[in-house]
Amino acid sequence: MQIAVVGTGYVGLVTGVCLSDIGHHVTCIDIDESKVELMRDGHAPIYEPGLDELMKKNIDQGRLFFTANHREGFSEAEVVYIAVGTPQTENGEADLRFVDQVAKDIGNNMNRNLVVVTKSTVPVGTNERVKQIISKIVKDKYEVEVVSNPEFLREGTAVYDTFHGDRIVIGSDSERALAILEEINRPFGIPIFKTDIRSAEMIKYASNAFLATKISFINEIANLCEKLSANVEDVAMGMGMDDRIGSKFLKAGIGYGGSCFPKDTSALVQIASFVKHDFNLLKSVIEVNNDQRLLLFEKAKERFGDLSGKQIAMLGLAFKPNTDDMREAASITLSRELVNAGAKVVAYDPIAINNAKKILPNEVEYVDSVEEALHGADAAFIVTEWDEVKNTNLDVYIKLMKSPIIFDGRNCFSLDKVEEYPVEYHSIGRPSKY
Ligand SMILES: NC(=O)c1ccc[n+]([C@@H]2O[C@H](COP(=O)([O-])OP(=O)(O)OC[C@H]3O[C@@H](n4cnc5c(N)ncnc54)[C@H](O)[C@@H]3O)[C@@H](O)[C@H]2O)c1
Ligand SMILES: O=c1ccn([C@@H]2O[C@H](COP(=O)(O)OP(=O)(O)O[C@H]3O[C@H](CO)[C@@H](O)[C@H](O)[C@H]3O)[C@@H](O)[C@H]2O)c(=O)[nH]1
Repeated sequence: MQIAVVGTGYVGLVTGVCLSDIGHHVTCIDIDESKVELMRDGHAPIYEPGLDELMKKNIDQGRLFFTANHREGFSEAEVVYIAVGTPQTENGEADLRFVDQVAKDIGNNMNRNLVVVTKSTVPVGTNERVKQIISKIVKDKYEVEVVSNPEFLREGTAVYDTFHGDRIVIGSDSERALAILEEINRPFGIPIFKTDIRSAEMIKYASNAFLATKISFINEIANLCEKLSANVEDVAMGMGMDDRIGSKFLKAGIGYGGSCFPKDTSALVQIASFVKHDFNLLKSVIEVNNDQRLLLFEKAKERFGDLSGKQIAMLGLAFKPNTDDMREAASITLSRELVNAGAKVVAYDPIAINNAKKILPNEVEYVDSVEEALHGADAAFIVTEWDEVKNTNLDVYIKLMKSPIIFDGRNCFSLDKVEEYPVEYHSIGRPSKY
């Protein structure tokens, strides 16, 4: 199949590369010419394990192309995927300006009948809006069929997830378009769930909102565990053994971040409000998460009283390991609070420092290793559970820090291990050790 993918971020690029890998002829289009240049040379502009190798392979085999020119990108396409961003507006809605622009780009540059597939996460009704925008431009000249095909990949495992997803959701009112999408995706060997457009659009928001709810729920349980001297890890384990609950997404921590859960939960609250539905449950999920992100700071403030002049080692900056994505990372809130309180933040992340520099306060100092960050620190904040953070022995903290006081936002160390070392250790939902 001849496919064009518009937008080459985490979703568009991974989708385009993987579709080419299963044999399709794919042209990826992005308005950012510097990204297009990089990609033509076989380099992904984002960090995503396994992506560069797969890109090079499919470029070399003549199935994968890149352009900044929509007309050129659509010239052979039978199917066009929309994979541009849908960020959050000031009032929490999904900002559809990039999707609208792509619909116009399609209408103005298409040269045949098209199936248009929306991969971007969009509010219910958006696929219909995309069809209207395109049809208004092309009138009766070409036929456009739309399919909602929400994406469920996770950053850091995006390539793996594309080949091993639990399901592929496709929603359309056109049987023909659904059959084409089934045909395109068959080589992935993943179960395909077909539904109507609006339900497909809702499945994406409902899935993210449910996962976010699981996280906020376990974080509330963790906060209770601390007050009641229970251990949230054992609680989550015991809960998760019930198949109806499931063990996944019950890891207590410093809240969910990233480019999706925060914006999609907030967008769903707005979507509900437009039909006069007060989504109280989800509002609480968001509120719990906002508080949770501050937890390490609150714990440190309680421990030290005054944080002014304290040197804090911040270990990990990305919103989760194996990504360079800083969108809605807990490190943003934490470093702002620490800097405002007069603390000195010395930060380390294996991949995300370049992106972090654009977002974190100017006062934050960046170093090249866990060890350098720990050197002379009054306390360490474990913010992202990178392997190299988890694998740094507690001896190293004792040797390098001014005082080995650890605030672990990701429960990287077992309490048994911590008992073996003369460190002060505060984690999430587990008893502190002094
Ligand atoms: N990031 C994820 O893990 C993830 C997972 C599932 C779904 N989603 C959803 O997928 C969508 C894309 O997310 P992302 O993180 O990949 O976005 P992103 O911001 O990383 O990338 C978007 C890309 O689109 C390009 N672009 C914008 N307007 C364009 C236009 N008119 N023509 C061509 N290119 C254009 C931008 O230059 C950018 O490279 C969002 O709706 C998001 O909610 C994201
Ligand atoms: O038990 C858990 C699981 C996750 N998190 C946090 O939740 C956030 C999101 O993690 P994850 O879901 O692994 O990453 P994303 O790449 O944001 O992926 C989510 O968001 C994507 C965009 O919509 C969806 O496609 C994916 O299915 C969905 O998992 C991160 O801050 C994690 O630290 C926890 O705190 N506890």
